[in-house]
Amino acid sequence: MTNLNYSEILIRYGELSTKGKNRMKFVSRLANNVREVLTQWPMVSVKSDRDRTHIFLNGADYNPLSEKLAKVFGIQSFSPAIKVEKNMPALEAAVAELMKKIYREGMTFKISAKRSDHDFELDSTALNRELGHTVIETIPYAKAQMKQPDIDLRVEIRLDAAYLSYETIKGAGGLPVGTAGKGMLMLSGGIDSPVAGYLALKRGVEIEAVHFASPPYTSPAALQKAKDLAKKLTVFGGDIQFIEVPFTEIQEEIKNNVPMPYLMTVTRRFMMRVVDEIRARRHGQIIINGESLGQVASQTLGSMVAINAVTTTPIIRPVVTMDKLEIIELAEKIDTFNLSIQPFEDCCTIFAPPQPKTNPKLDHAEKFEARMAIDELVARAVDGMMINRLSNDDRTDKLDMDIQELL
Ligand SMILES: Nc1ncnc2c1ncn2[C@@H]1O[C@H](COP(=O)(O)OP(=O)(O)OP(=O)(O)O)[C@@H](O)[C@H]1O
Repeated sequence: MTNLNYSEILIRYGELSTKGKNRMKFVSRLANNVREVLTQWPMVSVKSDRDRTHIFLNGADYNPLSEKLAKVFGIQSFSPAIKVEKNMPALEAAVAELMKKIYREGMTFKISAKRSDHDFELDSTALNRELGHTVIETIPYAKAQMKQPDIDLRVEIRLDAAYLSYETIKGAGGLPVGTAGKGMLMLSGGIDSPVAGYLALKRGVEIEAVHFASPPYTSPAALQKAKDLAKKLTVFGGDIQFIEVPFTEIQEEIKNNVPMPYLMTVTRRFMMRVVDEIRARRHGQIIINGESLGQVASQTLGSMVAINAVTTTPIIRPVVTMDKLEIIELAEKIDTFNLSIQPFEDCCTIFAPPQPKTNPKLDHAEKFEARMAIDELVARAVDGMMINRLSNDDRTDKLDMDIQELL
């Protein structure tokens, strides 16, 4: 990557350009997400209008910042630009300097000038001609080519200054996180649920990650792993609320009241009830989980029917038809795989019977559950939830650690 002194980045929107009158809502949500993803550079400022968003770097280092930006959903492409004084000598010098840095033998080029300041001394045609000459004077063997040149050097004359850019970097696509509403992601420590969360984020769903922990059967390390996984997802659209739910009491009750083959089904049904209640309290619209059809006993169609029966809330299962290998490929791409395969106990597996029912009967599950105070158990779990806002800013972690050390 060439090291250039970039002063701003121009962002082009993706699918949201088709969204009619909701457009400004989309635009401001994207700007907000970009700000949250870039908080480790406090000097950066973000400004949006209907057609473009500008990131002003104010001295921030472009390369690491652009790597983060490339992951944010809702961006079609972006281009870094160099700010230049608005006069011909300054522009010519900047074009010459830039071309010397980026030109490689055999490349073709084109100047694409645009003038929004109509008082500037040259119009865009004259600018194309003059700056084209500058390039040939600097690199005599450079060949101009109008169609698909190797270097398309864009020159924009705005009111405040002139801007040069030549790179277009592909964005992550998708929709800005939050523009499609809010869902509760059931996040275990496994491989599948972080991938499910990623796919929901891609379509613009803001997620809150709900994790069930059953101390002392599950360890603080297992909880931390789920938190770390949720944090990994903050790079796609900003901060995520992580909700830890105490699940020990419910699991012990289930263990005492439900025969082995139904432990898993009833456990899942309780999880679903609790998540649904949390969703209602926090104004979410849907539930998202990492179920994939036929992978394990809890994920046969029969099991899904029995588990799903506790709620009419839509349950989105983004990885439901994916093969394990396809899910793993995505997990590797989003950098959650290595964390997911760390061997920590999950609250479901520690109480899991060796042979759960693959085709549980709904009326059996309901009969066993009738032995328990369902509503009270659910209410206590929900009341005990702990909410933490996770940010992708590495410095926040550091602060947390410092505070831990002080305690
Ligand atoms: N401790 C937990 N907290 C929150 N959600 C959970 C928990 N355990 C399981 N889930 C949810 O239930 C789904 C199915 O879990 P299960 O353990 O059967 O499947 P899995 O294929 O191993 O999924 P994962 O790889 O996400 O753990 C998970 O994808 C997740 O959405």
